[in-house]
Formats: sequence, C-alpha cells, structure tokens
Amino acid sequence: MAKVKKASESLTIMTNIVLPNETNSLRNLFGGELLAKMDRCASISAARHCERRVVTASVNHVSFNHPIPEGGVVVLESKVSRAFSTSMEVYVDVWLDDPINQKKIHTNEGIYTFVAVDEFNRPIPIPDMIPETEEEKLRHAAAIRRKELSLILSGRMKPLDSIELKKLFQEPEETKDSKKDKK
Ligand SMILES: CCCCCCCCCCCCCCCC(=O)SCCNC(=O)CCNC(=O)[C@H](O)C(C)(C)COP(=O)(O)OP(=O)(O)OC[C@H]1O[C@@H](n2cnc3c(N)ncnc32)[C@H](O)[C@@H]1OP(=O)(O)O
Repeated sequence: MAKVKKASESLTIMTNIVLPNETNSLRNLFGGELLAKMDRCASISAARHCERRVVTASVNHVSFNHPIPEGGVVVLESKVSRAFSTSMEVYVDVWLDDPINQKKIHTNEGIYTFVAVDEFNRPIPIPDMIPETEEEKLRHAAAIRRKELSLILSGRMKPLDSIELKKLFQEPEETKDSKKDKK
C-alpha cells in the first residue's frame, strides 16, 4: 500500500434521482435520506484512501443550504481532506444538477470522520494524504482544528489540551482579573 496518496485518489461521485419515497411532506429530499447518502459516499472515499474497512467515527458538520425537489438529480462528490494516524476527515459536496438547462446548484456540504479498522475493529494506521488544489489545501489546513473541536465536543479531549483551539476555551485575563476584584 502507498504511504502517501493524493486527495484525488479518494474522489467518489454518486449520482441519483430523488424518488417520491425519499421525500418529506414538502416533496423535497428528506434530510435523513441525504445524510445516509452522504455517509455512503464519504465511506467509499475513506475506504479508497486507506484500502481498509472503515467506520464512521463522527459527523462533524452538515449544512442544508437549498432544498432538493422530488425528481431532482442529486450529485454527491466526496474526497479525503486530511489523513491523521488512524482517522481521516472526508468532505462531501452535494449538487442539484439540472441536465436539461445545464445548471448546477451547490445545495449541501458535510464533513465526516472515519477510522480504519482491522478484523477485530481496532484502529489501524493509514497512508498520509497530499492536497494538491487550492481548495484541497485550505480544507487540509483547517481539518486539524475541526478534529480538535470534534474530540472536545465528544468528550475525548480536554479543551485546554488542544493546541489549535485552546484560546477559544481560555478565559481572557481581564475577565479573570475582574472576577478577582469582585471577591
Ligand atoms: C479499496 C476501496 C474500494 C471501495 C469500495 C469499498 C467501500 C466499502 C465502504 C465500507 C463502508 C462502510 C461504512 C460503514 C459506516 C458505518 O455505518 S459505521 C457505523 C457507525 N459507526 C460505528 O459504529 C463506530 C463505533 N465506534 C468505534 O468503533 C470506535 O469508537 C472507533 C471509531 C473505531 C474509535 O475507536 P477507539 O478505540 O476509541 O480509538 P481511538 O484510538 O481513541 O481513536 C482512533 C482515531 O479516531 C479518532 N476519533 C475518535 N473519535 C473521534 C471523534 N468523535 N471525532 C474525531 N476523531 C475521532 C481519534 O482521534 C483517533 O484518530 P488518530 O489520531 O488515530 O488519527
């Protein structure tokens, strides 16, 4: 297995048409259906990167910016944005594609964390990942902050142990001083 892989090697594209049984009462794609599609797409990217079985460790962020109507063509594109030791972040972009008028609207994005596991479901090391495009480089650089935030929110890291986000959780000196004054 290669020790370093490119982000583009994990690119996964899934194209689907929205069927009536996937919609909500407004006849738009139901959010939970979209989340499942995003998880499937992202997990294939993760498996392509590490060439191993993967499990979803965390769904770090999902935004719903634009509804996707029944009959719409939905395109999901995912790529690994950063590889850590045994875990990796995967970015999923979702588009509503209008093949007749040749228009594409970016409707959603999601950020997932997957962990590569062995046959006993224990985490195992994965190849590193090199970003190449500007967007890949930006997502790669910010991924370390998102990882720390996800670990803090899931109770796996103490805020003050974080390297990138420590400041967010530290009380400013002035506040500490004003508290002392009140005592
Ligand atoms: C060749 C290819 C062709 C492709 C074609 C085949 C495609 C084939 C696709 C298969 C697709 C199946 C996709 C199923 C996707 C589900 O549906 S999985 C079901 C839902 N998920 C689960 O059940 C997972 C349950 N959780 C677990 O098993 C364990 O908690 C985990 C996730 C393995 C972690 O285990 P642990 O012992 O706690 O491990 P720990 O060492 O503490 O953490 C391991 C890493 O995870 C990170 N981590 C853990 N939790 C978090 C968190 N909340 N946030 C961020 N990072 C975290 C840690 O920081 C650490 O990262 P590294 O610094 O090592 O990189």
